[in-house]
Amino acid sequence: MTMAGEWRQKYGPVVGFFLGPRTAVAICGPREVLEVLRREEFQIRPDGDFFRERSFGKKLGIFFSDGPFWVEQRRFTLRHLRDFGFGKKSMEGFILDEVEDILLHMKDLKVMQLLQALKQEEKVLRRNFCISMPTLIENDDQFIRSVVFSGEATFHLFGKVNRHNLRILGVGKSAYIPKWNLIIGLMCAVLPRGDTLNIFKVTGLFTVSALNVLWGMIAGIRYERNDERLQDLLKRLTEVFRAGNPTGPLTNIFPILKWIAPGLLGHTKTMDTLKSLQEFFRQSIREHHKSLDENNPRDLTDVYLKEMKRQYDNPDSTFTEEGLITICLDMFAAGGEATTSTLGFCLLYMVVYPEVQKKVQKELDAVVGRDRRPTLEDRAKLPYVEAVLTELLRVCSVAPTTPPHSVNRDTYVNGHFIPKDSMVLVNLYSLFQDKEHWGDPEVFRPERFLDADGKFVKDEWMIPFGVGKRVCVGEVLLRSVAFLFFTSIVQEFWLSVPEGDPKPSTLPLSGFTIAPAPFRVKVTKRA
Ligand code: HEM
Repeated sequence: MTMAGEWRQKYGPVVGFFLGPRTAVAICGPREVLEVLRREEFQIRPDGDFFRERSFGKKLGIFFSDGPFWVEQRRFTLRHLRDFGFGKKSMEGFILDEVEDILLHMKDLKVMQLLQALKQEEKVLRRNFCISMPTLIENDDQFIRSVVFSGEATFHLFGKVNRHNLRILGVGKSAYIPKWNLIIGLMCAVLPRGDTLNIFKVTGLFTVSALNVLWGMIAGIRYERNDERLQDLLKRLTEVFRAGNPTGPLTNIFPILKWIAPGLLGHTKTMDTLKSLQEFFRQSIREHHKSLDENNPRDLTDVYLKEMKRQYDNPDSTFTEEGLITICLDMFAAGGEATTSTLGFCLLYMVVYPEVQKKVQKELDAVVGRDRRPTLEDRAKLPYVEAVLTELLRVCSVAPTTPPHSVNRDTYVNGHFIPKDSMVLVNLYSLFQDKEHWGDPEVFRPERFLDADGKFVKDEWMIPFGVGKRVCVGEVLLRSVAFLFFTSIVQEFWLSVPEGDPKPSTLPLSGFTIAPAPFRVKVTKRA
């Protein structure tokens, strides 16, 4: 049982306590959660040292700002993201491009590694011998990639390999023969076409895909999967998420701690990561400045810069470069981590519950077939898929509590006094795990969202993205991304536990959001 669950049992649905000098209230009863999220006085965020420190000492961005500033920034961001495809049909195109990329990646992970090794080899050779290097041959028909080269000349080797006997052969190393000043080598990678396409660890697999969909609209950028700078930033951001908790770091409550024990509390590490991210966004904004054509804005960054210019003489303008950087930070952090965890959970549960995977495939085969990819239009005709995704959001509960809310006046909830400016922690998990409501909340059972005719039924307690004015900005995006990635992957592959591995645990990793613990999955081409 979670801490909030225990508190609820012991103290009731509204629990007051102190976080250092600050009054805090945990809302851990389902009805109270639904009420608080809709009440006007709870639509603000608490102030806190860390919440400001992450945005240049001010309350900027969307996540931790409030009042008229928040209303204007949230509205502007959503309106203009929509202009660039967010929530529209064209967003599906962005997502499907990423789906294709991930499907290729899932098949080819070993080859990707080989290609990287080849590139590395190429770099060394170029540096040492200044030679022109062979280009890699990618012949998907024959599923063979091989290159033979010698000095300046390059010979390409092709070979036909029996479809059923394809195996990864490895990378042949090159050799330098000083006597003839010649380099010879054979580099060869053959893709397997038999049963097992791949076995890999699912950690951060989807992060770049998730970001690419969003970043196309925000900054017109598509990142390469192996972009080293991005990978480093994401790794550090994940560490920040895993080490965090919904109230923010301890320094939020006791700012003095950041001077006394900054390293120990992870404050320095967190701030370093945030500063690197801010610098990353600043650079992208500078690039936009240089090429901005106000008549043809390309993305959210362009329209924001245009608005900054338009309001240049307005002393009350809420549009600043620091504000834009913080919006980028909010979207990057929320979009990347929550999406990648959700997709990771999708794979994990399919591996652990093969009978559910089979039913999903059966429905997909009947409605979509195997000759085309699923599209968002198919969604309404796939009630079992919808039930599985909804059940996944319930049991996995990526955001078990909302980011902290606050309250702008003294008020009462369920007869309990809540003083102005309290930190209000809203426990969504209490809705998803209520025994009375669900009967067997601990069981993964998609059928609970189907009626007797097999039709999908909505449940008003399923609010994984919150409700009310502060409802998640990314809900539509996440639902579309989860549907298209999940259905395309399960349509094409059979996912299972690799031989010899134990069944992976569904116990998640905690943090600011919840994530699946790393696990391995075997990807097999469906029969
Ligand atoms: C499974 C994925 C996700 C879940 C479960 C989730 C959940 C939530 C929840 C519970 C909130 C807080 C609501 C409140 O304070 O009452 C929230 C806020 C927010 N989410 Fe998400 N989210 C997800 C994905 C995303 C994505 C992909 C984006 C980026 C587009 C995003 C952007 C935001 C932003 C900017 C806010 C702050 C809204 C505000 O305070 O006005 N989220 N999300």
